Amino acid sequence: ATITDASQVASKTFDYVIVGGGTAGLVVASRLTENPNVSVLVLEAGISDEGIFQIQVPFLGPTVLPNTPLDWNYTIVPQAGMNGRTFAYPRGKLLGGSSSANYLFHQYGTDEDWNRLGSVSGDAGWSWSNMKKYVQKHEKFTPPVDGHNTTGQFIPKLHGFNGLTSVSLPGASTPLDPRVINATQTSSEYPFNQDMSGGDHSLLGIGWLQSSAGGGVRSSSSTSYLAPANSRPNLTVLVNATVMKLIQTGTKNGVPSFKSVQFGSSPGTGSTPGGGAPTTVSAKKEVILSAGSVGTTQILQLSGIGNQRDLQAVKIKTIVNSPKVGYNLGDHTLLPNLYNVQPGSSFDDFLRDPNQINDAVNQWVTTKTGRLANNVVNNFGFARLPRNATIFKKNKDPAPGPKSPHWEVIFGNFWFNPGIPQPSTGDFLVVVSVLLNPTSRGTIKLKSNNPFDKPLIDPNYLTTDLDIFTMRESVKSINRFLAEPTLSNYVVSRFGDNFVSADDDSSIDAYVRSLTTTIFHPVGTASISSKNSNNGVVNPDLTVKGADGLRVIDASVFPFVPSSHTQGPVYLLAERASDIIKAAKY
Ligand SMILES: Cc1cc2nc3c(=O)[nH]c(=O)nc-3n(C[C@H](O)[C@H](O)[C@H](O)COP(=O)(O)OP(=O)(O)OC[C@H]3O[C@@H](n4cnc5c(N)ncnc54)[C@H](O)[C@@H]3O)c2cc1C
Repeated sequence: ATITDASQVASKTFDYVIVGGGTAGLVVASRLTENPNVSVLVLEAGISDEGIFQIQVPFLGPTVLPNTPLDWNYTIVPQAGMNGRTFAYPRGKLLGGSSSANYLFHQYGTDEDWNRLGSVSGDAGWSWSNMKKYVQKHEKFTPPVDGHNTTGQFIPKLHGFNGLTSVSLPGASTPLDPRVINATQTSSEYPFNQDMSGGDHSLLGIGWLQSSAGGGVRSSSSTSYLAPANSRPNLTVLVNATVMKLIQTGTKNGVPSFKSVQFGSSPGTGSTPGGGAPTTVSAKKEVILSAGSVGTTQILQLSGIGNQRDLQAVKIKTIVNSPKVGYNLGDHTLLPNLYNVQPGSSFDDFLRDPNQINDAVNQWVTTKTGRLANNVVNNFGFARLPRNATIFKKNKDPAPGPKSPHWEVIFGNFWFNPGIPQPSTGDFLVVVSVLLNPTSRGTIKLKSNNPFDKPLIDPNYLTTDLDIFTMRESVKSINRFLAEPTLSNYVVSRFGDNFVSADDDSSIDAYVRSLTTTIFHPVGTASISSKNSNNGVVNPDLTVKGADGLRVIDASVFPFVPSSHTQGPVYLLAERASDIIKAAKY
């Protein structure tokens, strides 16, 4: 059951204590408690997701974060590659974690992403030939809410129909859809792609978005994995519980064991800010860190597991000197390229009109159909730099293989520019470009040894020639695509001074650096590396190097950002990790 009172678990021991009831954490909790003889406690800092309207309605996805009570409200340090700008770095803080608060794009990365993980880790079990079976276990492909004929919009054999998380094609069409899809018939750079889920089917080209929603409602790890498991007597989920650190509980085979967890009530939920006296719980078998790329990194460091120099700087005694904790932070960037389009041809007036929005809300409440039952966009796609691009004379191709994309394009027929409100007039097209295989790497470090202080997050975006080159080429490529016949008579002009004047390489670079932010896919700060390598934080079975009784299962273990949106890869990772734990001997 989900409980809010820490005294119900204080000083108790469970087989497994999972830190973080987010995307990965709830998959693992659900799978481990399939065995009635195994007891699991989940500690989640945020609140329950139950009954929160905004997170259930797919169209409202982009409004859940940032800067709401459901967000960790992080801000990144000023970015040298972005004119010294700083901006919000949202992370879901509620059951389901970021899967309860994200934009619902659902895909699995490419087979080449997984095969690279298999080879970097030295564990072929991470390769696509083994991982693909987890799509069937995870996914429940569901008809769209408008009941339209989906033939030709996806490839059934790539999907699971009996898994737990609902995934569906768009359930409300937009006037932009035929323009984009028809443009793929004439574009040589962006051919039509019949299925955008990835794996061994190429992501290149443009096709129909698949969203983590079913019946017009968001499907998160909470609604899909926790809900069917939450009545099990062997599963306890405590919310409002911020884990402060892990406690060493002795040693095994000469390495320190970390089987106790100290937590306080989350700020704002207890009688004392930050929670009063901390509570301790213990695990018989393992503690599993699933607090996400930021939370897991922070907890490792607070527990004395990290880079000795960094820990010394904040007066934390090093128990395991693990130099790569908090390093290798990789993320995808988001550039909202905005265009003025023909008057009356966008959703901007809908978004400005409270009466139309009220009608849409009523329709969603009564029938779970209509605009709000759908994601905010219907079409997106992926592209690569040409093999002979000049940048490859001095730089290695950063993609995991020749079929994997370098950037993504996302089409929305409305104003979208995170942090900048919609203008009071005008009709807009946004084509977001996303850098997929960044070579810039950043860090997450503690600001102090206070667990309630926000860490210093430095993604170090756009600091390599390759990254800025790729973003620049993505902008040029989008402009070329918009010149295709079905779009050229729709797009009136570029929007924004920097974009209007972005006509040569240096002005495009200036434009990119002035407007790019994040698409929220941080990974890599607790990377997997092979068993005997020190160039990582966890072993191929996700146990923490140099520690006993501790595993990390979340996005932080991916050494490279997958070439797609990241929730699908996290779900598959957590499914396999659950199998690894089930097979472990203690
Ligand atoms: C705004 C936004 C939009 C996104 N859009 C998409 C999208 O459309 N498609 C897609 O595929 N991906 C998207 N992503 C990314 C995707 O959601 C994440 O990569 C994925 O959900 C990460 O899963 P995780 O398990 O690593 O972490 P999370 O799901 O973030 O889970 C971490 C959990 O740990 C909890 N926690 C953290 N610290 C502590 C602590 N000290 N004590 C207790 N609990 C703690 C958190 O509250 C959270 O519940 C988006 C992310 C965001 C933030």
